[in-house]
Amino acid sequence: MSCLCITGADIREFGAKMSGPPLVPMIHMIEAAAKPVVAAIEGVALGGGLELALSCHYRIAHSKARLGLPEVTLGLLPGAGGTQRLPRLIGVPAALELITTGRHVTAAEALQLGIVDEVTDQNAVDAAVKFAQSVEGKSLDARRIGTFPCPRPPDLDAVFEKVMKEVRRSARGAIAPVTCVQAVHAAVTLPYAKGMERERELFSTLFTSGQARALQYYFFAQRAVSRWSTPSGARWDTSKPRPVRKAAVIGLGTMGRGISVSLAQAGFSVVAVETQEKQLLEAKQAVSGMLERDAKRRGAPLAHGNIKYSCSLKAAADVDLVIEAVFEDMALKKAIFRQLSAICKPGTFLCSNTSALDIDELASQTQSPELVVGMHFFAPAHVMKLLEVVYGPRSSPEAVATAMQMGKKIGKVSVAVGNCRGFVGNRMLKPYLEQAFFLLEEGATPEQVDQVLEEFGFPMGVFKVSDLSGLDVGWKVRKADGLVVPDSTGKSARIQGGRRYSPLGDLLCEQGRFGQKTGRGWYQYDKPGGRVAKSDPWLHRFLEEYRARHGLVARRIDQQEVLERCLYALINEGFQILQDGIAAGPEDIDVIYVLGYGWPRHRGGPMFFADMVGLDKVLDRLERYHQLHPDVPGLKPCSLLRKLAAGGCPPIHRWREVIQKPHSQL
Ligand SMILES: CCCCCCCCCCCCC[C@H](O)CC(=O)SCCNC(=O)CCNC(=O)[C@H](O)C(C)(C)COP(=O)(O)OP(=O)(O)OC[C@H]1O[C@@H](n2cnc3c(N)ncnc32)[C@H](O)[C@@H]1OP(=O)(O)O
Repeated sequence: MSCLCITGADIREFGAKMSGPPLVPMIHMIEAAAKPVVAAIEGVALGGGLELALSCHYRIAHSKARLGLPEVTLGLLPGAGGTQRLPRLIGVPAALELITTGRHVTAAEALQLGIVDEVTDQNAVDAAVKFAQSVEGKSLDARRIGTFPCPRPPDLDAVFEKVMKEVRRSARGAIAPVTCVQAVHAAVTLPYAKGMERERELFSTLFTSGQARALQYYFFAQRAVSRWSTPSGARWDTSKPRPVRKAAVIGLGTMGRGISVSLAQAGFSVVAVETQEKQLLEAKQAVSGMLERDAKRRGAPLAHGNIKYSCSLKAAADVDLVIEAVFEDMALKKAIFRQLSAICKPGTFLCSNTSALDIDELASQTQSPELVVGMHFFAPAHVMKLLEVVYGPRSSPEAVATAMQMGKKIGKVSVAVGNCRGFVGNRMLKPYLEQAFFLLEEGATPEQVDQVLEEFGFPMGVFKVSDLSGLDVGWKVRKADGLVVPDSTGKSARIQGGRRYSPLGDLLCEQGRFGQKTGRGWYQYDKPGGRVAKSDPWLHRFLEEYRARHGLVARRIDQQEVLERCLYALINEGFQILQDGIAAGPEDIDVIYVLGYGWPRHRGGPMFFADMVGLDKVLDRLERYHQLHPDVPGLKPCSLLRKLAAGGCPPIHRWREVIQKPHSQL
């Protein structure tokens, strides 16, 4: 008997010398053993752990155990017989689903699927001993999965064709899911030994791929961000969070509703405040609907009772933490922070869901600026996994720790970032969007730019995203910044403050084209609120007229230029953010971009991507583009990038040494 709680191969060992006995010969030995081997599974049996269990003759799982083959999420496939044994045990469709998604299953589901033979609430080892005694003397012939014929679906080709199509669509360029399908196909079409050879071959291809490196980097990055630190020396391991039981959400628009749902679902007592009675009623209905739908989907109890609704800020008097989620209007937010500071009990943390505004300016309205931090959620707030926790110069370590912990409790990945316009995510978005606009001026179309970005792996190109989130959002910000002004000839100015500026987005807004909500934006939709973007001849004519008006000659722009100008401008801002100390390390930026902005996970994140491309190459291309566009400061390589390149392009895990020691050359 063997007792298992194995998370699979030690990923840190990949690429280094691996210790311990090699797994594949070991599992063959176990399966061939003459004595019955029973696996007792407690905790988790994942990856190589489950593959080891599959080589045993019987499997007993504790009811709280979780099982799965998550290798695909690390850019791999189950490489110790998992792709050959699982379909033999539970059939091809179920095995394909588990292997291509990497989904973990509960012990109950594993029993239902036939992965385990028994589930117990008692000690799994004791149950397995008992089980072993009950099968004593029985033949093991029918228990060695490797000897089973693989069930062959009658419509084999159609099954695999359908799965492959679906997997390719959802993989968005990730190769591991597609390779997993190929490995399972080998289980059906080849004898076991040949199937194992094929599995090994495919595993080796993935193992040495850049995507596996990216996904494994990302796995650790997502865990590393919880070990936050700030330039003033506050740290995760020396800052104690304060307990929060009751929280208030101020403003019940789309974001406030999503935040309320997240808090209620996590068991917090919530006070939801919206000052207009009509909006409050609407919000109450909407939040109830969201909670009901979600409870139904998850088979979880309803969290209605946790939320109290009120029209008055005074209802927040006794809460431990407030999240303000009103319109993105500094004057309004300041007024609310002033009132909250007077209303709330001493020690209440005051947080803002602002996506770009100055946290310190808000803190300055309160009696206790050390209690103020940003909690920037991403829409839809009850779905998106990311939370930017923004510390201002006066935020206390305790306030940061409390917001970080709160994020974790509501199931978010919280990333601590410094206070600047747009924080990390939205600050990097600005040069990216700017390049997309400039490309249109120079001859590209929204379709072309979006196609390049979607082929890179983004779920949607920049113009489709802009239509989805509403062009008016950025327009309001640009107007507030004084950017939306005509030049001396009455045309929209293309230079603002000595820098190139594209008024294209403003001109569309002036035409009432706000994107999906108005049925027109960079694309056209069948009706206001329509979702399917269609190319719009009006937009193409508009671009031609615009270029003619401004004396711009359209040129052919290739895919490489589209990609490099959009992504390298964004990455360059990422280096500036690291240099400014707004993010503590590249992992913070990468997690924000993967979880908040659709950056393809199999490319690790923008900073990891820069590392993969080669910092010297990124620098070289930025220098070239900056020469061609000297009026675009976003293309001027940041000095940290120069320094890293001059220091021999150290690998990403060594960048912090350079960032933390300003004079280090490595
Ligand atoms: C040409 C070359 C050919 C090369 C041939 C090489 C031959 C190799 C032979 C093939 C054998 C293949 C074997 C197999 O098919 C491959 C695998 O098994 S890959 C691994 C699969 N397992 C996983 O993906 C599990 C990953 N882990 C998790 O999902 C979670 O960590 C968890 C187990 C569910 C626990 O979650 P939590 O409780 O929330 O805890 P954390 O996630 O915070 O983790 C705590 C801590 O542990 C670290 N950690 C977790 N799993 C691993 C791991 N598999 N390897 C290394 N480290 C792991 C995690 O990072 C945390 O540490 P921290 O980062 O915080 O320091």
